[in-house]
Amino acid sequence: MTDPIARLDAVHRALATVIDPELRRPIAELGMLKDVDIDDGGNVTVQVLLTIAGCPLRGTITEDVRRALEPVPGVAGINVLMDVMTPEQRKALKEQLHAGGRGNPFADPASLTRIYAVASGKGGVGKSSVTVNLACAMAAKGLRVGIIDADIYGFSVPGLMGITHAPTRVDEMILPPVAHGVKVISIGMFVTGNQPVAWRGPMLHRALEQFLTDVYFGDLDALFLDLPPGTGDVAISVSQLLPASRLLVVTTPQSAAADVAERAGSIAAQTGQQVAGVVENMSWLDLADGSRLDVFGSGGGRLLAERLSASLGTDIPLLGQIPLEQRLREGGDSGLPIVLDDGDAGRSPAAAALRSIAEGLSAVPRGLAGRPLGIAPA
Ligand SMILES: Nc1ncnc2c1ncn2[C@@H]1O[C@H](COP(=O)(O)OP(=O)(O)OP(=O)(O)O)[C@@H](O)[C@H]1O
Repeated sequence: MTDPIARLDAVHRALATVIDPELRRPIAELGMLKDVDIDDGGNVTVQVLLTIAGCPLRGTITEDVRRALEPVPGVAGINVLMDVMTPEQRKALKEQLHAGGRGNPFADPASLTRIYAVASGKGGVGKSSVTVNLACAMAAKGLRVGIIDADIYGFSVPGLMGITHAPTRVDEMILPPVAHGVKVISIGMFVTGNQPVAWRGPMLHRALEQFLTDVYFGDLDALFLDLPPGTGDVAISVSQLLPASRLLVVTTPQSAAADVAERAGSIAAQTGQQVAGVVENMSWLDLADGSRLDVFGSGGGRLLAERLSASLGTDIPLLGQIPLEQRLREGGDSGLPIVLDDGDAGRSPAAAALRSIAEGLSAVPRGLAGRPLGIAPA
């Protein structure tokens, strides 16, 4: 390609495909391209404006710009330079991102984001593992997904997602780290080391409120909240701050576990939330001879769904049963959820069960179904 204008045009078109890894929008739209130049020899110089000087993702952006430009005909060399936005440029960016004004965008009755608050009666039943796998399965299908790790005392989502870097702060706006296509924020990202968090109810409420107002999630198709086990303050805060959220109750097949989980699910009767359904985890162990071992008994998920249906007066489905699988635990330990890598020819029954639950939740229309419309007949 010899026409310099056509060549520069091709370069701009290629750069228009580069997405900011945190904001998930094209860097060109975000005002992050300061200057683009190409000399007679085909050497391109791109100046990128970072939101803040210490942006942890400068390497990723440089790589993405290079990858976009390499295939452009006539480009012989690529030079990516980094600069930092001025306070005015940052202000313009924040205004662009908060086009709808600041505040909790998910409480807006017009918000179309499906919000799932993942609850359990007791700890250790796999609530966080279920949350990250459902979120990743949806993101892998192309949906825009976020997770808020509201399990303040036992935050584990960053580890399960393999996130090690802190969120970027652009003044008071927090950009959540993105892993496997999912935006994630957790209280664990704001404490140093592995310190325990000993907060009281009002502080938890404030932390959650801050996550909802200050964290830039953008427009999401689905938002998952990993709640602490039990029926504590956070569950009540979630119902107040996110009235459209629906509970997903995770239990094991043990009837004693289902008893405890019923209390977590019945909180919906007091808060007016809907229950999206029950997920039974650790349902059985597949043995080498093809038989199943009911390690934790059987029937707890179905029992819980029936009891919640009776107490809430509406049909609460059992959305799926996830078997015990070593690979699921290993995926959590390595930060690569099993739905994204279920090994040999994709034969993991646990991954298949999780994908099928995610599929069911994705099929619920993203919209106003089931919500009060706030209108009265004339
Ligand atoms: N189906 C499964 N097969 C094998 N291991 C599992 C399964 N589900 C969860 N685990 C493992 O069980 C442990 C507890 O899971 P997880 O942290 O997801 O539970 P939790 O209910 O969120 O716990 P807490 O409430 O304490 O945060 C983890 O080590 C996880 O890898």
